[in-house]
Amino acid sequence: MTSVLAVASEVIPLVKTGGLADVAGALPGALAPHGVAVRTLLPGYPAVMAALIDGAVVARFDDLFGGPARILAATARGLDLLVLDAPHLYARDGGLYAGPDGSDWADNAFRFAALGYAAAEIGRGAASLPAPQIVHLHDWQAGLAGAYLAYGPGPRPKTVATIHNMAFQGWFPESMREALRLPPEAMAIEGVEYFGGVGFLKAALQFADHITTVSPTYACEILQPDAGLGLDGLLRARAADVSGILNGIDTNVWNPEADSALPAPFSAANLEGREASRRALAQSFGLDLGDGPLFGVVSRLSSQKGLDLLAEAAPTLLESGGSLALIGSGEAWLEDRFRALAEANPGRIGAFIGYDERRAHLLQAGADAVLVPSRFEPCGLTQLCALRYGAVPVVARVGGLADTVIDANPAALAAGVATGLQFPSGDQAALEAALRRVAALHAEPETWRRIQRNGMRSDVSWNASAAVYADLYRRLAGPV
Ligand SMILES: Nc1ncnc2c1ncn2[C@@H]1O[C@H](COP(=O)(O)OP(=O)(O)O[C@H]2O[C@H](CO)[C@@H](O)[C@H](O)[C@H]2O)[C@@H](O)[C@H]1O
Repeated sequence: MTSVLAVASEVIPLVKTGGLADVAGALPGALAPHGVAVRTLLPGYPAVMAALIDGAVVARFDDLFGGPARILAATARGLDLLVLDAPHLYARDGGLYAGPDGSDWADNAFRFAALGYAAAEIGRGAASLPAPQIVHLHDWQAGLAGAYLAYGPGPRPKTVATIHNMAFQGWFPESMREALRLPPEAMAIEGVEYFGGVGFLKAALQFADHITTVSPTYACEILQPDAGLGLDGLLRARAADVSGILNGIDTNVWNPEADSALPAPFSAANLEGREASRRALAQSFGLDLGDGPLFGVVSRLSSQKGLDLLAEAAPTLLESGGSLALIGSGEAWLEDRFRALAEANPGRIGAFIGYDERRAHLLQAGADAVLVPSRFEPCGLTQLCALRYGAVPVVARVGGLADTVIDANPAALAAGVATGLQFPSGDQAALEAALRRVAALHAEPETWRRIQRNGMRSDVSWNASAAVYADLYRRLAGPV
């Protein structure tokens, strides 16, 4: 068995704001059959503390950035957890990263430095647990662990850093360096220094033995300034240690043959059952079903996701006979935009502002096509759910979207391998052309069904990628 400590700031089914939680929650189970035992360290937010079944104290800190703390080894919802119980940092109402007013918690640097500090202590064997062979850091929130391991006493486990989204980097002013328990020499280009301050993601990428991101195409994109967002230089220097490993989805949770959120089961071999979901979806969004395609969107509403382009392209969607059901929440101006579109187009556009897991399942099962017009997308999970549920993904050709959907171009159609549609990202005219292509393909039932079936038969599970992570861990851990 290879032993891994995963460090993440959100993990399903306990706490989630986005795709990071899906991945951190699903990977341990997917890795187990590959001989990898994962324990996951996460902050003791109120929702996490409330879910703990048992809890043995494996480490105590008299003062962890402003108050006492302990690490509890526990199980919850089938996960093997290490929970950082630090009430002064986590026991509060509000979001994981922001307070009730929507602005970031003022002490986020300490909240996540503490997570990294605890990870480093466990990593070097200072807790009453066997030290893991590998410490796997997810995103900036875990990043400072790399620095604490590098500057602290040995022994040092091997480390992997995974980038789920380069847009969130965790930057804090240099004046915090000492309070963050980083030595003066850390403020150097080969340390944690980043644009004159302390960079948490920078620290992860600087010190990790290996860097992964969540698709091969995004792994290339982040070597360039547009997607690298300031860290591309470091990544280019470390390019030999950077790889892309695609995310998967939990195919037991996402299984159209046994999903209690759907009115009837269906499969690639029996697509007829899908019609009941299509009708139920239209009904719940107040949409009139015509002959045109029923488009769906399930997304955080942020500029990353390119949904402002979709709002602009709404007239084209409607002119080509389509209708739209959207589930999303996020930036207020985008929420308002889709609310207004729904009000102006009753029966044709419906918007549910918020998030509801069962509703998302019904949308994937009932939509003809699911739109993902992202400006950048490290991997993307919604298009994988769409493939599995026979909703044809219509995606921007970036990051993991480019790696997981086969565009219905003439060559792919002739070879019978198309699974969706792609279009150039960040371009409203290209999105509009894609909407028209969808309408044309949807009008050819046989071609459309072929695309749906191909998608449903593509492997979107964790199987292949879990094997790649397991090989990476074993290579880093070396012979036992
Ligand atoms: N309004 C809402 N509220 C709460 N949840 C919502 C929501 N709308 C959608 N979701 C859910 O959040 C997840 C979204 O995952 P994605 O991978 O598509 O994007 P995200 O940008 O969050 O993740 C980042 O990390 C993941 C994981 O590596 C990468 O796939 C991705 O490209 C990267 O941007 C899905 O489980 C989806 O159902």
